Amino acid sequence: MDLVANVLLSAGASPAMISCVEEIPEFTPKTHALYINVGTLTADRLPGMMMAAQVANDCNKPWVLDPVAAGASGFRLRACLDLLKLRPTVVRGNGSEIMALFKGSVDENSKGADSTHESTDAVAAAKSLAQSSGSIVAVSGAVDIVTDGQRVVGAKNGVAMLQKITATGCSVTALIAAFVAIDPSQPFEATATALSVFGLAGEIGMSKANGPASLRTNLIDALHGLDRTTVLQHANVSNI
Ligand SMILES: Nc1ncnc2c1ncn2[C@@H]1O[C@H](COP(=O)(O)OP(=O)(O)O)[C@@H](O)[C@H]1O
Ligand SMILES: Cc1ncsc1CCOP(=O)(O)O
Ligand SMILES: [Mg+2]
Repeated sequence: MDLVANVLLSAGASPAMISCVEEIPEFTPKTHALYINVGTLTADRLPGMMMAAQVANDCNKPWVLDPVAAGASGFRLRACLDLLKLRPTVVRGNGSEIMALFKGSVDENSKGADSTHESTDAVAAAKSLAQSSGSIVAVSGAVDIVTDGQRVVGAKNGVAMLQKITATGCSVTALIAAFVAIDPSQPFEATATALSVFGLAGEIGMSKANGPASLRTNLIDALHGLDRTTVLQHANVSNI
């Protein structure tokens, strides 16, 4: 939660971490986008997640799902599939998470939140999931894949060391929510741009880092310092 909130703040967004059902119906309509992350899922928290997605749909707010470790257990997979039925605007996961959602089965080789698949292993799964769910589906990895079920683009910014920092995936999904909030009519483009911008911040942060801890700090500073010229010069998104 700390990194997610600070990534959003450094990018100019305003995060609010809310999980109790008593305030979700009142607060969700005040947001520009809802972000549901199942990382620390519990049976007590699931009703609030489902309610928030329903309220976002009812008041026509975009919402984004991060199906953290979707293939790790039956409970978690069912929760993610139930949330998927509420038609998120965007789903962003790593290769293993998107494969688990596509297959609809627990991954016996699951490493929890970490992926045992490359993003490129999940292109067909992502396209099919996008077609069946109506969501934009993004698969993170060395090349971030984004598809609406028809178009497929790759965002090629980023550094491998981002994988060594917990919540970088959660954070890029939050940034996707922030970018979709800016222009809900173009979620495909917003998703690809957010992934590219986050990866570019990782590249800039890495140039001054000595390891994952300093990259984590430099990443936040790099996002805060990014300007339009740098993004336009270094963003690397192309058709696949
Ligand atoms: N091998 C890699 N090279 C460059 N960037 C990467 C690589 N692997 C992951 N990333 C980037 O790290 C961030 C987190 O992605 P990932 O580790 O796949 O998500 P998760 O933490 O949900 O498993 C994303 O911005 C992604 O683009
Ligand atoms: C390790 C872990 N376990 C439950 S949530 C979480 C963080 C996962 O974050 P990310 O998917 O961004 O690596
Ligand atoms: Mg993740």
